[in-house]
This record gives sequence, structure tokens and C-alpha cells, in this order.
Amino acid sequence: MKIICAECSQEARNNAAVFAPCACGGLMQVEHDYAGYDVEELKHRFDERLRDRMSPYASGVWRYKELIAPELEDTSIVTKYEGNTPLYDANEPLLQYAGIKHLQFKAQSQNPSGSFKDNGMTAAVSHGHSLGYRHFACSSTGNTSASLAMYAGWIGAEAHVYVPGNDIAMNKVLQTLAYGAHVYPFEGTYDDGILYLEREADSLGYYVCNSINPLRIEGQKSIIYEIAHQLAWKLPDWIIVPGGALSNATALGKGLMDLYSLGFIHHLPRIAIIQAEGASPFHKFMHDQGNPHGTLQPEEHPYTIASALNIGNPPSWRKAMRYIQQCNGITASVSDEEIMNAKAIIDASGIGCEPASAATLAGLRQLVENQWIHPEERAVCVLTGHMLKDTHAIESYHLSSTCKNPFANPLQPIHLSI
Ligand SMILES: N[C@@H](CCOP(=O)(O)O)C(=O)O
Repeated sequence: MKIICAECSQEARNNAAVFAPCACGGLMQVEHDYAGYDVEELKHRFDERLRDRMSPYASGVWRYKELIAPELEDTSIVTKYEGNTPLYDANEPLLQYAGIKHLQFKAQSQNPSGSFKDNGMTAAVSHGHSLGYRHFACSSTGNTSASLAMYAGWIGAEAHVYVPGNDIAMNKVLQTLAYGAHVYPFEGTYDDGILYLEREADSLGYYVCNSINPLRIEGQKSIIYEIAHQLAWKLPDWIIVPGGALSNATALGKGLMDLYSLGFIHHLPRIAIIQAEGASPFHKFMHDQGNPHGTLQPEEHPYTIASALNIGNPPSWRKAMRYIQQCNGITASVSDEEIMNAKAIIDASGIGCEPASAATLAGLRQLVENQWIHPEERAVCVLTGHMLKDTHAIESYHLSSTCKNPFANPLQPIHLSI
């Protein structure tokens, strides 16, 4: 495994310097040498591991270890058997809402800490653990922090978590605290926390577990490996992901390129990244043909009810842009109202998700309406977080006294005459 700058290809000065940006400002990325891999043999091996219940290979991430971190010793793996999440067929109301005929939901929300972060976090924490780190850190809107806190607790290490003091879901902060992390609320957004950690992590002895860490991306690639495996290595036309820090677009894009170049799949699906209108710097950048700087303009005051997407300066935007170009992907943005309506439909289907995840269905509906996606095409929406991650959002949608929300399901008090 080689760790190089994704922009200038400069090699990292050592294996421990993975999360510090390169001198040129670029993020690091992992490069593997897959030469000599036999795809049919690997497929067989991955199938065999589906029978495994107790070894690290029972994890939906480490099942694909050869593609993620082949050199990592098995004894260093820190796993909660993450991944292994269901791929649900959409029911009739979901199909009607989306406006297409073939739709599935990859419920990353069913991970051990309740979000997709676990797929990448197991890889980052395992790597840090193998290097002997005992202090792990992140800036977070809540899911990354809960995931890190869970893995750190699992190995008796310390998690140091920097969370914005406002506009994040309290359930996520409580989950992080309960897992035993040190939680430091601060004035500012996720973006400020990242800048702080980029500057201070070294002197504080932290191993940083945000998605600026390329091992996070390696682990997160397993989401697309697992979808492909579940579909007998035949991917749909579209993969729809929410876009905040853009780690999903980056990881799923990188994973797709692995599968395609190795010959697991023979056609590349298109990725659609859906941002929330109040926090959509990447969508604006991709649509702004006349951008004089050719660089993303950060949003200083991002705000959306989908608090996981409250990010004004997504660190991985350059990587995400390249993968979007390679797979002919597109971006869209949706309003908070569209997000919450889509969430109500997903929740009522029995699948459930947090607001950020519902941006996928809202975006899909918009892209079908605008004829970017044909009703006959097949799509998978990636649901990133569990519905109980943000009960405040549920309360304000369903229980507001002036409720005009079209899919709200109010309480119906009743007097029981017993
Ligand atoms: N929604 C995320 C923010 C992005 O975090 P990262 O792990 O991609 O750096 C969160 O839960 O913190």
C-alpha cells in the first residue's frame, strides 16, 4: 500500500502521516498494487466468507480486505462486524414518489452505530491501532463522532470529538458521550473543526479519523463492493448519495473504479450527488461553468435541517469531482421541505432514515421530473443514517402544532373508557 497526494502524487513522508494534507494542500489517498489478482478467485473467496460468522472476515468491510488494506495484520483489525447491511426493494409508495420502476435502498443506517461511517471508521481505527495510537480524534456533525467513539471504546482507547455547538442533532452527541468520548463543543461548523485538527493533531498526538484520512475512504469503498456483491456483480444505472463532506461520492467512486478496472463489473453506473440547498457549494461549483477560479467557493454559513450535511467547505471536493467526471455523474440540490417529505415516505415504508439520507429520494424524484433519469432506469439510494439519530426532526415534522406537512402522521389522543 502506498500513500500519495491525490493532487501532486508526492508520497507521504511516513505511514503515520496519512491524515495531514500534503505541502501542496491536497489530501492523501491510498494506492494499491492489485497486479496478479484473479477476479474469479476473489469472487469465490468473498462468497465463501459469507458463511463466516466469527472471524474479522464476517465484517461487510473486511470480507473485501484484499481490496481495502491487504497488508494490515488480521490481529490489528478493530471490527464490530459492520457493513452487512440490507438492500431493500422499494415498496409501491416509494416507487410512485420517486417516479421510477426499479429502486432499492442500501440501508447503511443499520450499521452498529447507526450510520455508514462505520464502514470507513473500522479501517481508520484499525490502521491507527496498528501504528500504536491511543488517542483518536475527529470534527463531526455527529455520526462520525458516534462511530469513532464506539470503536475507541471497543479497544479501550480515547476518542476526542469536536462538535459544532449549534445545529447538530442532540441524539448523536448523546450517543457519542455515552460511548465514552471526550466531547468538545465549539463555536463554528464542522469545517472549522477540520482546520483545527489539521493544524493541531500532530502536537496533541491524535490520529484523525475524518474522511480526510484516506483509510476512511478505503473502508467506505466496501459500501459499493457490498451492493455489487448483493446484486451478483451487476450494478444498477444510478447510485444516489447525499453530499456533505463528499466522502461517499469519493469512496463509492474509488470503489467503482476498483471493481471496473479489476473486471468485477463491466459497466460503470452513474453517481448522483444530492446536496441540501442551504449547504450546496459542490453542486454550485459543478454547475458554475464561469467559475473564474476553477475552485470551489466555500459557504461560510451553511444551514440545512439535514444537519449531517451542514458543511460549507467539503474537504474531499477535488477527489469527488474526479470520480463524478469518470463515471459521468451529476449533482442536484433539494430544499429542506423536499428532504423532510421524502423522509416521511421512507420512514412510513418501514425502512426509516435520518434527514440527510432522505436527500437521495428527494433528489431522485427531482432528477426523474427533470428527465435526467428515465423511469425505466434502475437506481440504488444509499441511506446513510438511522431514523433515531435525529428525533427532533421527526418531532418538528409530525408534531408541530401548525403542521401543514403533507405526510405528517399526528398523534391521535383517545379517551379509553375502561
Ligand atoms: N456528517 C459528517 C460530517 C463529515 O464527516 P467526515 O467523517 O466525512 O469527515 C459527520 O457525521 O460528522
